[in-house]
Amino acid sequence: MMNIDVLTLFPEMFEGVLGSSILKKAAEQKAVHYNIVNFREFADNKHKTVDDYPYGGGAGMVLKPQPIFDAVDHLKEQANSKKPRVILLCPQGKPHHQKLAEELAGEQHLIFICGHYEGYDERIRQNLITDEISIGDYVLTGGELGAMVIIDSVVRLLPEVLGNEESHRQDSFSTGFLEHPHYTRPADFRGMKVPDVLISGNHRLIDEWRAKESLKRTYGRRPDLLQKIELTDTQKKWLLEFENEQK
Ligand SMILES: C[S@@+](CC[C@H](N)C(=O)[O-])C[C@H]1O[C@@H](n2cnc3c(N)ncnc32)[C@H](O)[C@@H]1O
Repeated sequence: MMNIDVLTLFPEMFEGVLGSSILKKAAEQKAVHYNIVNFREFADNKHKTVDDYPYGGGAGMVLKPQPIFDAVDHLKEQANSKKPRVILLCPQGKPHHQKLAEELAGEQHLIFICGHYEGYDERIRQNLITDEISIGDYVLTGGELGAMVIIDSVVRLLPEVLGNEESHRQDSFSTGFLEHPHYTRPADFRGMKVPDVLISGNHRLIDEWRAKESLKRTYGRRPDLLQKIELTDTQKKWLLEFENEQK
């Protein structure tokens, strides 16, 4: 079972997300155990203060190292885990992506540290963590939403969680391409028809249609992804077709 600890000043933010849908089911199935910890409990001063003014002056408050170091030490001891991934949520971190989610899904113990205010004492970044992850090039008020995004992307990949493994092997990014379009019943909705091939029953043609549409989507929306993929001759031929269609 994977252990996920989250250090936050706002534990209540996690109730809805971890208590719903697939993330809730994953915990019920004991694929994962969530432990949401308010690191204010670890502050060793009378007023349980976790932040202080920045040395050198300037706006905003900085999270002190002591409560966060002590909380991480406690969680490592409690889980008896020597090498957890200790993840700092930070807009300056490496961007989150599907390959990283797959890598994290192979770990036994993840500890997320959610910042707030102006940021963290730099010694946390230098001496406590294994990863610094950003969920995008924008600044949020705190790391909680980022932690939830990463947890969701990881937990859904745990082998016990998604019964139908095929479904996430074909997800956008897992294959390197964006996923093909989906349709469900009815075959004709307000005159908008489902492509004939999908109701043909011919699985070879359906697979080919999906592969081509997946490439077309990627070419149209995220051509940058194609730079990273070795295309087959058929895919190269399709790409030329798309390019010619645009002329
Ligand atoms: C207001 S932000 C601090 C931003 C910091 N002053 C900077 O410019 O890098 C407060 C906290 O929110 C979280 N956060 C903000 N944006 C984020 C992002 N894009 N990805 C992950 N975490 C983020 C981090 O935990 C951060 O410490």
